[in-house]
Amino acid sequence: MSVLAASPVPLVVRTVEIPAPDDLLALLPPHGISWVRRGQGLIAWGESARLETAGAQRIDEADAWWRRVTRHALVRDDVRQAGTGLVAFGSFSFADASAAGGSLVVPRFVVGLRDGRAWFTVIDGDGLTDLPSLEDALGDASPPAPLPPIAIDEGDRDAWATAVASAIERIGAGELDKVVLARAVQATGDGPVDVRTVLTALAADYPSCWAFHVDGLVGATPELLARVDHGLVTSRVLAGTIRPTGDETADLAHAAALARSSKDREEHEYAVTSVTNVLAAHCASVNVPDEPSVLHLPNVMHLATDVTGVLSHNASALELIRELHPSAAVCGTPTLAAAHVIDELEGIDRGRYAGPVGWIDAAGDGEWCIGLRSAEIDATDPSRMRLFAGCGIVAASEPEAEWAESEAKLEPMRRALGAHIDA
Ligand SMILES: C=C(O[C@@H]1C=C(C(=O)O)C=C[C@H]1O)C(=O)O
Repeated sequence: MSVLAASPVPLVVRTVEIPAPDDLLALLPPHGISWVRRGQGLIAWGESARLETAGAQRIDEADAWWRRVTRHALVRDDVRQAGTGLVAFGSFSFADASAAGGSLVVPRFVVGLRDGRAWFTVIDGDGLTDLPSLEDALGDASPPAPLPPIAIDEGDRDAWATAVASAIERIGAGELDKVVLARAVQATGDGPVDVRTVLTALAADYPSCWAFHVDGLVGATPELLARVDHGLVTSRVLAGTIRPTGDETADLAHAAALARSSKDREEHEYAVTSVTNVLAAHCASVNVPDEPSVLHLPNVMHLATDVTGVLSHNASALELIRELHPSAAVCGTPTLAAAHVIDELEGIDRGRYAGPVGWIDAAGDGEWCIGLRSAEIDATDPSRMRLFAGCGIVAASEPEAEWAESEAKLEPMRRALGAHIDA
């Protein structure tokens, strides 16, 4: 069942060009929305409209709602590129049955920066009479607060080993080929956690990832589910992981070994196939590189494939993610069997971890990632959050190695929360 917000009121939208800010993220007011990569992207705050949704149709409902909102909006846009004019930010639960559901939020104010060009958008539900200045819209927000001491659980190693061993057994029995198992750890601060402080750390440590905060889900994800930009679609598939040692020569040798590893290649191919099949149905042609590349991040190296295509009938970013989710990078192969094994073995509600998170504009362009390397902030207590990490399990997986991999994937959030990690 889904809960639709009151039917959308016509929104009045104005986008103007502004001087490029030195530091986009530094403008973010408390609790603001963030979508920042390599210093560029969108930040937003306030709320002009919202959809809350849940269930198997959650992304379809968001798509239908967004079409209604955009059809009725009055937009004056001086900049006219992806992310200007009317935009909404959203995040959706991984599982159809999760109580976390999903939401689309139309903010009141947006600042965007792309290729040196910056803009300010104001979205108003009550008719826009005067355009406020950016300074007035920002108000005098307090600077980001230092983090309180935060205790982070270690997690249950035995429970993990048992779950991974059962998954390997079921793969061996022919029930499925791959399943992604995840675990959650609880973080509890002595006081509220200022999400801006966390985002600043994530953006500094992981500049090539998307430092995001949408409706209480915060993280730095490397995985692009779909970017739609003027008829072009791009998806970056990641699957197959090892941990760097810090020794550059050794790491290059490890990266080469990762690219040759049959276990990692198998895991990767399942994920690439699941994304390519969906995009092929919407594109005249899809380009898939023959060989994956290796994406180097400070905490992990991943096999990566950028799948690209030219859309043949203008599918919107929401239409595409509805079909792309859940890809084999976060669920498994075959999808239904893997979802079933996840339900049985994981013992957690993933909430919006590993679900789609991103933004869409009125033209249907947008950028949606998979909500990885992330934490869900407790809606009733901002000093508490759950951190998540998962690993693709195939026949050749080993529970100990998968534990180490999940630890590496928890590292970005642990470090951003002030934990000191031994290399
Ligand atoms: C599930 C996660 O990551 C996914 C799983 C990967 C793997 O198993 O190798 C790699 C990248 C992601 O697609 C996570 O970070 O929690």
